[in-house]
Amino acid sequence: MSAAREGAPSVIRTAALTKRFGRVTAVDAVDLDVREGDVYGFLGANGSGKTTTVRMLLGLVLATSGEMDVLGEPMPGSARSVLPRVGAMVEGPGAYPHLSGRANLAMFDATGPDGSRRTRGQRVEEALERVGLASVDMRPVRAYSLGMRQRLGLAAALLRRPRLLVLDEPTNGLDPQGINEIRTLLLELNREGTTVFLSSHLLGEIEQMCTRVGVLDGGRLVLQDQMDALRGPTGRTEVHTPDLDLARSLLATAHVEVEASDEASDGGGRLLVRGLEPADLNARLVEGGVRVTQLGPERRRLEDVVLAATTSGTDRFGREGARA
Ligand SMILES: Nc1ncnc2c1ncn2[C@@H]1O[C@H](COP(=O)(O)OP(=O)(O)OP(=O)(O)O)[C@@H](O)[C@H]1O
Repeated sequence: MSAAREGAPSVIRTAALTKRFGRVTAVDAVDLDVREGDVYGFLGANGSGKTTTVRMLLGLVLATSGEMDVLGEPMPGSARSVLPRVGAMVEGPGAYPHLSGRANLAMFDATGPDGSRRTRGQRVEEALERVGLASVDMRPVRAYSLGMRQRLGLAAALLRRPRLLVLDEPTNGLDPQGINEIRTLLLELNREGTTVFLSSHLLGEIEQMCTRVGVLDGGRLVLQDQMDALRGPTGRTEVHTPDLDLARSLLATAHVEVEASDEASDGGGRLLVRGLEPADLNARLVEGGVRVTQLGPERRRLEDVVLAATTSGTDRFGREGARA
């Protein structure tokens, strides 16, 4: 495994973190390593132990054994100083249904340890603005769609400008537009310096957003690495072209291995070539009259890497396209 971001301070670190419920070991000797600046994707099929891990990190459930530091301090011992700097959304946002989103946030803010009353209105306003709820806020929360409730939960998590956001399945139940909005917002917050730890059972979601990945399988952390390392090059060059047959015949020599398909994302054909340097390959194709729309190193797919690491395979992971 390649190292986490060299030199970046640790934000979450666990050692042999374990949780048993009776005879069920929900989380089994997990060593998480999340560094400042990461968008860390905590991936696992339903029931693999993600929620239990997140709840332990936030001091909501006691570990059976093991150790953990959050923002450099031991948890749950330092919960009073750590939790005000962590924004969390776990198991669906809870809110008072008869109150507006603004009133809910103001109440939530008032329960926090160090939010001054004088600046509360401004904090609430900024958080609502951030998640795109400022204009609809006269409605009581019971009239909110699931997406709006999810965004309100995120607004609550943002109230104190946390250094770390811990989110359990933050896009669950959202439509594609809502999913996009949440993703864009999380990436924006990360660019501004917030470390993001999110759990998901969606491979595609993690692949699109995250810089680092941990994979949980039956309570065990079976994989943890930087996304770049996991999605390393395969050694083949990927070419997209509308002239698939011509390209194939040009490359039909003994030393070149070619796999062709007519399924390129841009509508043409796709070639995977081993045995020629990319520059030589490009020159040979262009000289032969082949139009090249894309050429670059083929990368491993996260799905294949996860499949190889988990006993359950990837069938139990959700795919976004398959959701309602
Ligand atoms: N309070 C509890 N009592 C007994 N067993 C529990 C409890 N909470 C979780 N479990 C068990 O621990 C295992 C892990 O559950 P957990 O909810 O952490 O998984 P998950 O990956 O978050 O799944 P999901 O995405 O479905 O919430 C499951 O077998 C679950 O049945």
